[in-house]
Amino acid sequence: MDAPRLDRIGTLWVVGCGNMGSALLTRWIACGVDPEHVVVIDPGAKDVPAGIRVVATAAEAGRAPDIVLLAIKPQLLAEVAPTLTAHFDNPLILSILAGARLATLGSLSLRVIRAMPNTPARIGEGTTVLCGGVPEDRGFAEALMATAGAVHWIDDESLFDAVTGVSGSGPAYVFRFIEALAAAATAAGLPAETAQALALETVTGAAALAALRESSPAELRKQVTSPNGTTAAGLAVLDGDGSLTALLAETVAAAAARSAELASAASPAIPGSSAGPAAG
Ligand SMILES: NC(=O)C1=CN([C@@H]2O[C@H](COP(=O)(O)OP(=O)(O)OC[C@H]3O[C@@H](n4cnc5c(N)ncnc54)[C@H](O)[C@@H]3O)[C@@H](O)[C@H]2O)C=CC1
Ligand SMILES: O=C(O)[C@@H]1CCC=N1
Repeated sequence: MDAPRLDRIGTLWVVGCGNMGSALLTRWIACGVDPEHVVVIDPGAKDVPAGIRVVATAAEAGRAPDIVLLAIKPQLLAEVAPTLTAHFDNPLILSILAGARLATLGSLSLRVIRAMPNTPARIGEGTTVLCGGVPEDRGFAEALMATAGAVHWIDDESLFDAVTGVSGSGPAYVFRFIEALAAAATAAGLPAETAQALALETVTGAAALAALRESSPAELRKQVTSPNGTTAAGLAVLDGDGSLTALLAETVAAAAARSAELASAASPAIPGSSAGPAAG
C-alpha cells in the first residue's frame, strides 16, 4: 500500500496551538501539509506558521474538518468539546491531551487516536506513542506523527500514563539535567558561559553517540569509566545507594500519577462520555 500523502490531508483543525500544537503544526507544514488546508482554533495562539488562518472559536472555522489535532490543556476539554462537536461530521481526532482517555474522547467522534508526542517534534527528533483508532485511520495518523520523529504503537491504553511520565515529560528532565550540570560546573569554578556550553555539548554529544545504537548506553558508560578514575568517582555519587535510579523511578511515577489525575478531571465532564475515574 502507498504511504498516505500529507498533501491530501483534507481540512485540518488545530485546536490549541501552544507549545506542543505549534511544534507539531510547524513540522507538518515543513513536511508538505498545505497551510491553506489548516485552520487554527485558539483565542490566544502565538506561534502559528505563516499562511494559516487563525480563529478564536470553531463557529468561525468554516468547512467541517476531516482531521482535528486536539492540543488544548486537558482541563479545558469539557468546556471546549461541545463547541467543537456542533461542527463535526465524524472527523479523525488526534488527541495529545495528557490523561484524556479514548473513552472520554469517543464522545467527540467515532474516530479517535490518542497520541503522546514530545517537544523535540518541532525539529523532527521527537518520539510519539499512539493508541486506538480504526485500521483505516492508523496509517494516516502514523504518517503525520512520523514527520515529528519516531512512532510507537501500544495496544494497552492503561500504559499511557507511564508513557506520558517518560517521553511526554522526559525532555524537561533532560533540560533540567543540563541546567543542573551547568550549575555544578559554575560551582566548580568555570565561567558561566563555558559552564553552559560544556553542559549542553556534553549532553547532545553523548545522546548523539547513544542514538547511533552501535553500543548500549551501559557499554558507552563503561568506555568513559576508567577503573578507579575520575568518572568512577563521579558515578559513585550519582549511583550511591541507587540514588539516580530511585530518583528517576519516583520522578516518572509522580508524572504518571498526575496523568491519571488529569484523566479523572477530564472524563465526567463531556456529555455522553463513558469514561470513569482513573484507576490507581
Ligand atoms: N508541552 C508538551 O511538552 C506536551 C504537551 N502535551 C499536551 O498538549 C496539550 C497542550 O499543551 P501545551 O502546548 O504545552 O499547552 P499550551 O498552554 O502551550 O497551549 C495550549 C493552547 O490552547 C489555547 N487555548 C486556550 N483556550 C482555548 C480554547 N477555548 N480553544 C482553543 N484553544 C485554546 C491556548 O491559547 C494555548 O495556545 C496538553 O493537553 C498537554 O497535555 C502532550 C505532550 C507534550
Ligand atoms: O506537563 C504536562 O502535563 C504535559 C504532558 C506531557 C508534557 N507536558
